[in-house]
Amino acid sequence: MKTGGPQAVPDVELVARIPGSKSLTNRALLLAAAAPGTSRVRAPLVSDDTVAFRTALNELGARVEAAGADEYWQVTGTGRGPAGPARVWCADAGTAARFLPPFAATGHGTFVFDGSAQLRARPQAALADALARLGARVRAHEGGRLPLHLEAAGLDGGELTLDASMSSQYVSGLLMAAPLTRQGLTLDVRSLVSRPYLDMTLSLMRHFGARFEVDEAAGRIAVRPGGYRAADVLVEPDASTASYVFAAAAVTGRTVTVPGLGADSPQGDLGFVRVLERCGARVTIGAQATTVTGGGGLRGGFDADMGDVSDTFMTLAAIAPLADGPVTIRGVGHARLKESDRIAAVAVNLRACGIRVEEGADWITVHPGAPVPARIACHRDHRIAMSFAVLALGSGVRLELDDPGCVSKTFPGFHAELNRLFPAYPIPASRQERQ
Ligand SMILES: O=C(O)C1=C[C@@H](OP(=O)(O)O)[C@@H](O)[C@H](O)C1
Ligand SMILES: C=C(OP(=O)(O)O)C(=O)O
Repeated sequence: MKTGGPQAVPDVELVARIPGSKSLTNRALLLAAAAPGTSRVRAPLVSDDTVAFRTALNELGARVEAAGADEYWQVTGTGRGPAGPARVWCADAGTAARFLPPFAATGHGTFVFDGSAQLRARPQAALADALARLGARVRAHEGGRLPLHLEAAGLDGGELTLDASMSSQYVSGLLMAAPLTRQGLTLDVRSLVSRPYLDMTLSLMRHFGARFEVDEAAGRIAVRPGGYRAADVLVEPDASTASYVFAAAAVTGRTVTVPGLGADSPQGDLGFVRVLERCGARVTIGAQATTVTGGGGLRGGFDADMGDVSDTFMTLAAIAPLADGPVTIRGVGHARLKESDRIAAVAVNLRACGIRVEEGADWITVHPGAPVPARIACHRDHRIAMSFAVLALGSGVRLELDDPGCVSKTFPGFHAELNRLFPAYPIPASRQERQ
């Protein structure tokens, strides 16, 4: 892609159309499937990850039907764990691989969970062990990896200590299954990463009628048995996805507003805008919308711990060469275990652009520099593609994504929307982008 680079333009506010949150959509779908009766998930994200999740729930006995042009998805839940046998395809979705097996374990029968080669490579030993300790018969590859075979006869529940240093999704999956256990489940959570996602889980569980107590100091969550009740959920725009248009505002000196993402958002990744503030952008988080205004260049020369907002660290790292000093991002070791080894993927691609980068187990430092044209290896990672698209826009340099279509994991229309907001960004020639 070749872009026109930053231009002197009047500061007309750009209003971005950001699709719904993946994390809210897939949690709401699961809880609705576990509740008896009819729930509605309004304004759901329609992308590879949520369509895979919806299809998987249909396999597991819930009925999920789209209404209109996906204005809402209607879910008819069963009020209990699923009945096997069932084979469940999780595609590339970590949320499916980590949320659905605990739910299935509260049901009866045999279940096989599998996914793409990319998902098969992702670890989930702590989750597989937890299910086995709770009494399910589990057979998985080393590290709890897919394919995972489960023989379920309901779960009694009880007490469990869980290592959440690799992913918070194990905790979320077990918590969402907990009200369906016979005695309830108390989790002692150790070394938790991505904390805001746990809060999102608890807030949605409460919305669907679950009862639990949280002992913050002890890291203990006690969930009572009793199941869920049906509820409606309005899904707000995805804050991780919004990071790309906010970063685009910062590098072009424009103003971008995302309606529907406000101060009450349960999405931790909205915190990314606070990092942009450190780069010199002006940020307003209102009740109903968030606005970022760039201008005066990007400031660097700081360290940021992005452990809680790790899906957005690549957004910052990719634009960091345009800053006036080095930027160090810390606390993101778990980002090596996602769709790609994201620290390595960012480092290799920035070096291909001629940028100096240092990295360690859980950190990366990016030095200022003028990027040169390069081919970006996306590793089928939607966030690598979207992050480097913003660098291309901000630098005006030709960066060719090797797989522009991989954005469909969470935002099938990404390139078109970035082009609509910033016509200097050319839509990559691709047979792969699915609108
Ligand atoms: O629970 C969730 O919806 C998610 C949790 C995070 O994963 P980890 O807990 O593995 O960091 C995040 O990266 C992912 O995109 C979505
Ligand atoms: C890590 C991600 O996805 P997941 O773990 O849900 O597959 C992501 O969307 O950045």
